[in-house]
Amino acid sequence: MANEKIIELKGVERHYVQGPRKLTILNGAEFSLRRGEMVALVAPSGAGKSTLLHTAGLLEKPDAGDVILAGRACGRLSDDARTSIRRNDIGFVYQFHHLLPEFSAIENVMLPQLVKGLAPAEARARAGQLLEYMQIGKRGQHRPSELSGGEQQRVAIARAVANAPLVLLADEPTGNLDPVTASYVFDALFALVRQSGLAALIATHNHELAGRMDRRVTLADGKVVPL
Ligand SMILES: Nc1ncnc2c1ncn2[C@@H]1O[C@H](COP(=O)(O)OP(=O)(O)OP(=O)(O)O)[C@@H](O)[C@H]1O
Repeated sequence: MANEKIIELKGVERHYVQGPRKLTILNGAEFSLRRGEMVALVAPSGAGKSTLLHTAGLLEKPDAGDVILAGRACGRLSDDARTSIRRNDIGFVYQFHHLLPEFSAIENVMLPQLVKGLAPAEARARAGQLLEYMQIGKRGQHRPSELSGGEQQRVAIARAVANAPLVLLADEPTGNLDPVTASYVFDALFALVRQSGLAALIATHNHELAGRMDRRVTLADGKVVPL
């Protein structure tokens, strides 16, 4: 279904306790993302972008409310259940690549597939295709330390979609790159998302990149609102 809601946040609350103070970061946040939709999350530092992405990505549990993934309530499940869903259905890209330094680029993209139980030959073939798609097919045998910042992020993006997740969540994926490199990496990310029909929520401070997505949202008083 083209219009299917892939991910929904319903009444999500997140609070942090800092000494005697209780910080409310998400306060009844409502949000939904449909199949094939690419949405930018643009908000000032400290507004709660990472908190929202981590909660949507089942890395953190909401204090109230729930996260619905393809119709299934997942936010309040046990840590083990959320980890297993995350592994198969959610792709995450961070500002810093978090690639495993002792493995080559192609091995980094194979790993999530091997953990899922794919045969090594299949995992290698898919990883090779994804690296080609990200325009770094020739760099597959290199370790992360032998790649440029832009190349490292391309590998991290390929790894995030290696298991064909339902949704891609990205936290400032090009925030660590110079503007020109950021734009090229984003072109590749954009093409990959469009080609695969993935739903994507991407936090960025870059208004030009945000302007290329289907819609933009921000955080105000702990709620997700259109920008
Ligand atoms: N584990 C935690 N314990 C206490 N406070 C936290 C914790 N995690 C985040 N915060 C606070 O919650 C607020 C929102 O943090 P968050 O990282 O979600 O913001 P952000 O919009 O992603 O910021 P940035 O753009 O700087 O990454 C901040 O004030 C932060 O200090």
